[in-house]
Amino acid sequence: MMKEMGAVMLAMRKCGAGLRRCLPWSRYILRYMSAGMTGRKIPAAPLPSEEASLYVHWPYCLKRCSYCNFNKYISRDVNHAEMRACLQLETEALLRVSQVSRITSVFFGGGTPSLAPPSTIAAILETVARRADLPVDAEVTLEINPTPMGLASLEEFRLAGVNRFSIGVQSLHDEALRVFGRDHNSQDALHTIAEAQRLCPGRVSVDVIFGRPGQTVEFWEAELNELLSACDDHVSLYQLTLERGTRLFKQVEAGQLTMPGDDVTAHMYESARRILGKRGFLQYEVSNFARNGAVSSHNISYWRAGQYLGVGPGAHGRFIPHQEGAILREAWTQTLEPDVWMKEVRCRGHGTRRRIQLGHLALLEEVLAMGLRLVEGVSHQLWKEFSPDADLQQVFGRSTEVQDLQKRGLLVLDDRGLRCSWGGLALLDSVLPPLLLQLQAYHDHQGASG
Ligand SMILES: C[S@@+](CC[C@H](N)C(=O)[O-])C[C@H]1O[C@@H](n2cnc3c(N)ncnc32)[C@H](O)[C@@H]1O
Ligand SMILES: C[S@@+](CC[C@H](N)C(=O)[O-])C[C@H]1O[C@@H](n2cnc3c(N)ncnc32)[C@H](O)[C@@H]1O
Ligand code: SF4
Repeated sequence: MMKEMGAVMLAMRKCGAGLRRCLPWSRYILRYMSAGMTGRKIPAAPLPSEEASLYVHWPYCLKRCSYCNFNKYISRDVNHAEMRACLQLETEALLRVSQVSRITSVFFGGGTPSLAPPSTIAAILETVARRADLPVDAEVTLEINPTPMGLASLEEFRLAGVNRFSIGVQSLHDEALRVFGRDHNSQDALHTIAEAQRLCPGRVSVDVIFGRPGQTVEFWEAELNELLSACDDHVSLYQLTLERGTRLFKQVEAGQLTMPGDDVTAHMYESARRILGKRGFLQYEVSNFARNGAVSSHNISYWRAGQYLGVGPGAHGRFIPHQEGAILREAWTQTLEPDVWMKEVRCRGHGTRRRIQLGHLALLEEVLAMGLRLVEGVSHQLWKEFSPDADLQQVFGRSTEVQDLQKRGLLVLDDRGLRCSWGGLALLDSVLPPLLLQLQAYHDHQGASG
């Protein structure tokens, strides 16, 4: 037990104390997944297993951005035919092993999936539609790097079946884009947004990074206002994370660049939330804002702990491998390196590098950690799906730490469920650890007395 608690605390410290609020979800869950995987193997609540979302990873980029440590490779001679065949084969294999019969959304991420030939995107979607039910109105997102080349292919991607574009704008300031090592400028970004909006009105998202070296609050506010005048109905705000091993990390270590302090980034986040609210964008998750109901159903399914299949190098998934007779959900991670991954797919249909069975506690930890990122939090109904025997009130209601968070106005536990307040969402990294500890304590106590 102590070992487990120690692991959770360590993972939380790795998440960064205080205000590490805008970590892209995948990193958050990866860090978080390093802990708490050792819960007792109590069968999980029966889950609707026939449905899942699908993530497809395109691992190649044209160049390396200075801040990025996602799974990406710079390669001039991508074997497109082989990549396409392997992505199709792995999609089929994961659909088979999970026995998922309906795909509710598809997300092509990367790397730079806008470098993939549109015919590859179409082929993967055809594979999905052949092997499962893919509703005609299912959200199909493609991440686009706003280069002139990305812009030129938008229409073909639309024809291939994409109906939502997520554009990596990152900044509208050319000097910042240069420091980031991006292969686009602010004009390219504005043109790409306009064209994407023409093709998918109301279904275009932009990613922006704040907390950059040298950025002031005033400067950030002006940049965000300019972006909001140009963008569509969805915005993702990510606080710059300094990743070990990146060029940016080395530049900061060498004193060539200085990151803004926590108080400054906290201020930037709060002012962004205020500005977005004034412009009609409702926050629905720590980093995500939408107007006119343009929330991303794919991302929401992650935060509501839905099942998902992860196809492609380094992709991860969460599903029950029913074909093997399993009854517990598993976390699958595909092999990172594309050439090795392709060989594995050719050999055995999928390139799965790691499989971890999620015990009851581990699953509930995910439900909590992901769900509290949403403004709606974890509803009673959602919790009950995963924890039919102990409701939110039983697990959290009597904890003095949880009561203290409520008194401080950071957390709400009421007839809707458990969620962060407006202030609590900005402090999620310090709100979550006591809740995870309470969940573990409750789980251990039930184990000891049961
Ligand atoms: C992995 S990228 C893939 C999308 C696409 N290649 C691009 O760069 O536009 C997805 C998003 O993660 C965010 N991101 C990547 N590295 C980050 C970092 N170190 N800190 C904060 N956000 C980061 C960026 O906003 C980026 O748009
Ligand atoms: C940071 S999010 C950006 C989403 C975007 N803001 C939107 O609203 O559509 C997307 C990135 O997360 C990562 N990602 C998402 N789902 C993943 C999965 N199942 N496996 C691996 N990486 C994933 C990919 O690197 C992808 O480029
Ligand atoms: S931020 Fe996007 S384009 Fe840049 S290296 Fe990472 S994945 Fe590639």
